[in-house]
Amino acid sequence: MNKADRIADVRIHPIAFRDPPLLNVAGVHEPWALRSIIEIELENGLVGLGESYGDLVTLADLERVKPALIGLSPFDLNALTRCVYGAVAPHSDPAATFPPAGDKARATAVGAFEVAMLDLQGQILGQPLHQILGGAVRDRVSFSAYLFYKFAQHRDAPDPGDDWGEVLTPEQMVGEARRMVEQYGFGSIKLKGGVFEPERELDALDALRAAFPKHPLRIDPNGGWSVETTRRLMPRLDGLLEYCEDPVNSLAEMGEVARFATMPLATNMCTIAFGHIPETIRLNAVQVILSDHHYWGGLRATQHLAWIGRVFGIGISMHSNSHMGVSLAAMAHVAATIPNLAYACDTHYPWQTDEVIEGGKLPIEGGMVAVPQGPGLGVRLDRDALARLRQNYRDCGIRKRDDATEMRKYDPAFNPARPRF
Ligand SMILES: O=C([O-])[C@@H](O)[C@@H](O)[C@H](O)[C@@H](O)C(=O)[O-]
Ligand SMILES: [Mg+2]
Repeated sequence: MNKADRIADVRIHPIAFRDPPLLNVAGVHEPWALRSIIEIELENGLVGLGESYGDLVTLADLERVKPALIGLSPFDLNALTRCVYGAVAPHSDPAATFPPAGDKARATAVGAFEVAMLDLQGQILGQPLHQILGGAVRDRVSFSAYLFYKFAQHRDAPDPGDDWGEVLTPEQMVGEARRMVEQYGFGSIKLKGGVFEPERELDALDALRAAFPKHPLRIDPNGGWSVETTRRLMPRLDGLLEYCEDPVNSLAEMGEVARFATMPLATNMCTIAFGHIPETIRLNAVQVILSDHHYWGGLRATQHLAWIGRVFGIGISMHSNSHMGVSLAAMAHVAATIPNLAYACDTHYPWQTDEVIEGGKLPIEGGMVAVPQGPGLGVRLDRDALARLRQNYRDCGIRKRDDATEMRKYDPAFNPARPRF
């Protein structure tokens, strides 16, 4: 590999983009969601892209790794791992058994830079990223309609509001779902729960079932229910859900629920690192893991997770936070390569009105994203949009997501402690 193909510069851009007042167990989304856009530039001018979290801790970790990346080949992903292990939680051994406590900071940093390096590999070889990952088993990836309860507008003026309006009742939720399904063609539905008394949320699920008799349904209270509440709800949930996502808040409790649940249990909260897998298996606590390359350690780690799923008979789905098109492209590429991805992936994308990639938002049609076919990720940065979203970050004052504090603007007594119900 000649010098021209070595890493010459790494840029980490914190950005902020508008986010609607979506409700969850922790409170309500603030008016701005944070992310970071990562650029890795080679001596020859090629630029690879990544996207990660935008909180101060992640930004500091990524900045710490950055100097060590200069001079690396974008093909040397083991060197990337060494650099991350050297800079984030130093003294840890990249060959050691994954810690049972998890290793989110390191995995997040690897994931952020790995995508950009894989993007560069694809560009150098003139191949789409999914080919670099071993080839696609599908050319379109299914996503689910991700439904949220929501306020009509943010509490703080000036807020223009959004065009989804208030969604607090079963009827309003069916309206939100209809719009999602009509606009994007989604073939399955996920309801973000943990907001209201569970029976009220189950009324919404019943209304969704009546309106969409064939759509697989999920509910995700983000650990907002106790084991006993989940037991009480089980007869109503029976036959209604393709999976129940994080009804309770710990692996041990998921293990308890799994003993009486009549549907698979899924998680993006309890099993979130390779080091959590032995205990997950021991407790038989989870039947579906929601992968997420942002915190599992990148696209190859996501493939490894799916492989482990095949070993233990655990299903694989995909988790999402508020994100931009760089993440969606990466999710689509890796999802295209996973044979046992049997569920539609989550995405917050329909809730985002801003975009940072050229050409605006990637289309979702028939509930699916077509896997980009250009070299690498197949998406490029819109520099004007990037400048605008960077300016949003400077101006918005948010440095760490805090849904609970935002909620206290509406309900001063709000307490996000779990279980809430
Ligand atoms: O954006 C939200 O409110 C979600 O609740 C998000 O924070 C979760 O990480 C996620 O979507 C989930 O599936 O748990
Ligand atoms: Mg979840």
